[in-house]
Amino acid sequence: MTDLRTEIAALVHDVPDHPRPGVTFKDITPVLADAAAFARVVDHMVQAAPGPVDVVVGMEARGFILGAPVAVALGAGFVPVRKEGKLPRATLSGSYDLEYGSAVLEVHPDTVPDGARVLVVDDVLATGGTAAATVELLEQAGGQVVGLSFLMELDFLHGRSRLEGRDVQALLRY
Ligand SMILES: O=P(O)(O)OC[C@H]1O[C@H](OP(=O)(O)OP(=O)(O)O)[C@H](O)[C@@H]1O
Ligand SMILES: Nc1ncnc2[nH]cnc12
Repeated sequence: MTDLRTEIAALVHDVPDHPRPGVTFKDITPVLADAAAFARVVDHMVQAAPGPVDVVVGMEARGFILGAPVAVALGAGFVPVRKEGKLPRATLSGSYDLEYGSAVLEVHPDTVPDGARVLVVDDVLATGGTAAATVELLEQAGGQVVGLSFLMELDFLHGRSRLEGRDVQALLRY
């Protein structure tokens, strides 16, 4: 595990003042571009899953990249939570704030079976705005959120405090 953390952390690039002055952006594209590193991150999330999972939810856009392979490996379905206006049929929607802005997230509620055990997957837990809004949407849609799994957590933004009582896992913490 320590080896995995060291290997992945070495591939995450810090980009100062992106997308706004004062924000240090954690760029995961070098992790994704490295076949072995990408596979190990997905495998780690699969191994860390909290029991059986019916549906993996990923948030647009980076949550799709990690969530879809985790879903396939777990034998679960994949449900995209998308930014406003992208989903073509009836949606549930919720607005939220994040480290560098605010936005609206949407889901097709009929893609979440009643009582489904849902694992939420994303690359970064920062302020927790995206994750908290996603949990709310999924529960409104009838799902049971059994855990949230992130590639990294930015501790200084206290996102975990917005997910009190949840099973929250992060491979890397800053
Ligand atoms: O904890 P928070 O403060 O909500 O921030 C975390 C979110 O921010 C990023 O997404 P972003 O909205 O930048 O979208 P992207 O994946 O399309 O780049 C990241 O992928 C998380 O979803
Ligand atoms: N600092 C950051 N780097 C990458 N993704 C983010 N999402 C929210 N804050 C972020």
